[in-house]
This record gives sequence, C-alpha cells and structure tokens, in this order.
Amino acid sequence: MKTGISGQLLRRAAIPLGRSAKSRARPVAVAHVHHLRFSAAAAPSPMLKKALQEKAANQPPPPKPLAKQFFPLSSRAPAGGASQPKRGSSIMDMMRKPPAKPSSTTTEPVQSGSRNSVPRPPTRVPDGRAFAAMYGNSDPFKDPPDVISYFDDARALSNTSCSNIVSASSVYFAEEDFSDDENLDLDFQAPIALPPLPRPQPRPAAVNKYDPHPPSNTSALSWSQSSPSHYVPPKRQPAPDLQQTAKRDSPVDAESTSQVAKKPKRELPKSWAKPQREASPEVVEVSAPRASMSDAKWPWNRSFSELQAEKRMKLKMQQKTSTARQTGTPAAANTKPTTSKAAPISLSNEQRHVKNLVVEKGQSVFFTGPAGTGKSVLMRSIIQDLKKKHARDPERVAVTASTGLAACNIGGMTLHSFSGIGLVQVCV
Ligand SMILES: Nc1ncnc2c1ncn2[C@@H]1O[C@H](COP(=O)(O)OP(=O)(O)OP(=O)(O)O)[C@@H](O)[C@H]1O
Repeated sequence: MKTGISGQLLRRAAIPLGRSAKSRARPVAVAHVHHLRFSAAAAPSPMLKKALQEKAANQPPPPKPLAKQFFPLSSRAPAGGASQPKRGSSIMDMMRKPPAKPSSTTTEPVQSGSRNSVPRPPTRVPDGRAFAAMYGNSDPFKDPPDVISYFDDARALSNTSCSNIVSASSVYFAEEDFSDDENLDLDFQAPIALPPLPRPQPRPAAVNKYDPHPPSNTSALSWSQSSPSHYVPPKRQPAPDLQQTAKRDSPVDAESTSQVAKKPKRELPKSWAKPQREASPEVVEVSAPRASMSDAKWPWNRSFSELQAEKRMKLKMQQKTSTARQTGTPAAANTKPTTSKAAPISLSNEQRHVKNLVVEKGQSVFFTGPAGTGKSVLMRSIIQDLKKKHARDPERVAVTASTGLAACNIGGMTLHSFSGIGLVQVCV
C-alpha cells in the first residue's frame, strides 16, 4: 500500500549563458515544481505531513515577485480564487478541499508573462474526484484526464512518466525569465525617453546695407511687397573713361593703385649709367636701307636697263680684247676672256634640226621632252647662235622664262622683269 508521496523537486537554475559575472553572482530564484504521485486510497503518513508543515513554516517569505513590480497589470488573479491555491497551504489541504466549482469548470491558465503575451486556450482543472478516478479503481480503458502543464519541463515529465500527473503548489519566477520581455508593448511610459528638442530660435532679419529705409521690426512685409529702395531713382554715375579698363574699381584695387602711385620710380644705379655721347654736328648717322650684294647680283633684282648697260660694258670689253689680240698687244694677250667656254657638246640630229629651224629659218618652235633629254642644252646652243647672229644689236635677243629658277638655268630673266612690271609692291 502506497502511503507516501513520491515527489520530485525540480530545480531549474536560472543562470542563462552569456551573462556577466555580476549577474551570475546574484542569488537565483528557483522554481519549485512538486511532482506528486499518489493513489486515491492512500493517506499521507504523519511523518510526511509533519515534514511538509515544517518545510512550509521554515520557508522564507518569498521575495516580491518581479512580475508584480514590472507588470502590475499582468498579475495573477487575486489569492483565494478558485483556481489559485493559497500560499503556505499544504498540498494535502489543497487536495482535500476541492474547489467549489465542479471539475468541469474552466479557468484561465496561469500566465507567467505579461498580458500582452498570446493567450492560451482555457484548460480544465481536475478536482479531487477526478484524481480519485485517475489513481483509484479507475478503468484503464477510459480516456485519460486532462493534464495541466505550466512549463515545458513538466510537460516533458508528463510525457515520460505516463499520464500520472500533476499539480502546482507554488511557482516562483526567476528574474531572468523576463529578459525576453524587453521589446513588449507596455502600457506605462518607459522611464527612458528622448530629451525634448530645443525650440528653433527665430532668425534675425537680414540687414540690407543698400536699403536706405530698412523695415522696422513691427512692420510686417509680405513677400510680394517690394523694398522701398526700389522706388528710389538710381544715382547717375559719371561716365567711365573709355581709355581705362572696363573693370569696376573695387576697394582693394583703389588701395593698390594709390600704393602704386606713391611708389617712387625705379631707376638704375649710377654706376650702371652709360657715358652719354656728346652730340657732334658733323657726324650724322643716316640709316638708309641698303640692299645686300647677294640680293643685288641676281638678275631678277635688277631692272632691264641695268642689265642692258651691263651687257654693253661686256661687249665693249670683248671688242677691246679682240682688237688687242689682233694688234698683238701683250697686255691684251694676257687678259683672260670674261666668258668661259662651255664643254664641247655635239648636238644630236634632232637637236640640230630644231636649232636650224630657230636660228636659220627664224621659226617659232615648241620643243619638249622627258627630263634629261637635252632641252636645256639645246636652248643654250640656240641662244648662243642667236647672240652671235645679232651681235651688232644684242637687244634683239631676249632670254626670258616664266620663273626665276628656269631663267637662271638658261641665263635669262623672268617675263615680269623683261616687261618692266617688276614685283608688285603697290596695291592695284
Ligand atoms: N647632245 C648632248 N651631248 C652630250 N650630253 C648631252 C647632250 N644633251 C644633253 N646632254 C646632257 O644631258 C644632261 C641633261 O641635259 P638637260 O639638262 O639639257 O636635260 P633637260 O631636258 O633640260 O632636263 P630637264 O627637263 O630636267 O631640265 C646634261 O648633263 C647634259 O650635259
């Protein structure tokens, strides 16, 4: 016959992992869950009853529950309710004094959290008769009674130790059990609040130094109202000097110009001064443009009359030398001819034919050919024969070319120079 109460005292040390050493050193509230197992016919022994009473008497007064402190609105139902056992009463007394309501009454489940937590569906609380039916001569084929489990641990125990269960005598809440309720939507105002924002200071009105009539503080101007300075006609400023720069004078520029004006004129030291020449009336430097000899020797830089005079002089010199050779004068014999003899060139048949047409027959001939075929050689031979033919009147032979380079090649002159047009220096 089982007379005792086989109970288990489950202690759950509420020391969460990851906490600081300070929090670990604090006294830990312990949740006591008495797991009772008895039979309906068994009666508690006097020793066990006495031990339970002593334990209840020696038990220190429970601290003020933190749930009551932080969640006053989510406290349990007042003591003495039908579903809430009185603190300090023994388990046996609770079992002997079933609640007034029948066993089928439904009560609100004990909620360890705040009222904001998700409500659980109501459960049935078995009374003494239900327990008697459970543990007495109960029919094993009947449906097992409902089971109350306040915690997951108890639920696990109920699963492991069949369906023989359960009652809660006293439930204490650990402080750390409410660590997850920090983000709950609370009804009371949070103690920590943001400081109030400072009031925006009114901005001082912008002072317009160009405004002769600044508005007073009392006069209110609308945004569409124009400034009184706009009604004043603008002052006429003196016309700026066109010779000066168009840049407006700034205060900085005015100061800089005054400083520049005050600076003395820079002068070279006296030791660097060059001895001044005494102006002599006899010496007068005339800077006349002189043509360089290199430029004057070219035929295109000389006029036609100059070239003709030069040719006459050459002819006179040739005549003198020839007469001296004929007379046998030694002085004349020593003189070298001014013109150098060209290398002996035998013209080809074609070249000779062209030469006869020009010199003998006096025809106008156009001859051409590829480069290096002897055109220039033929031209010089023709000019030489013509000059010999018209030796008495050399002006009848004029050697001209369209360009200066071509004229130099044949010892002639440009058409511009021959015709007296010259270089264009005056606008037409
Ligand atoms: N009949 C010739 N006998 C000997 N050498 C000649 C003869 N004809 C031309 N040459 C030579 O051929 C070369 C070219 O002659 P030349 O300068 O007269 O040719 P070109 O037709 O005038 O050339 P380009 O058209 O380039 O002026 C010269 O060196 C010249 O001495």
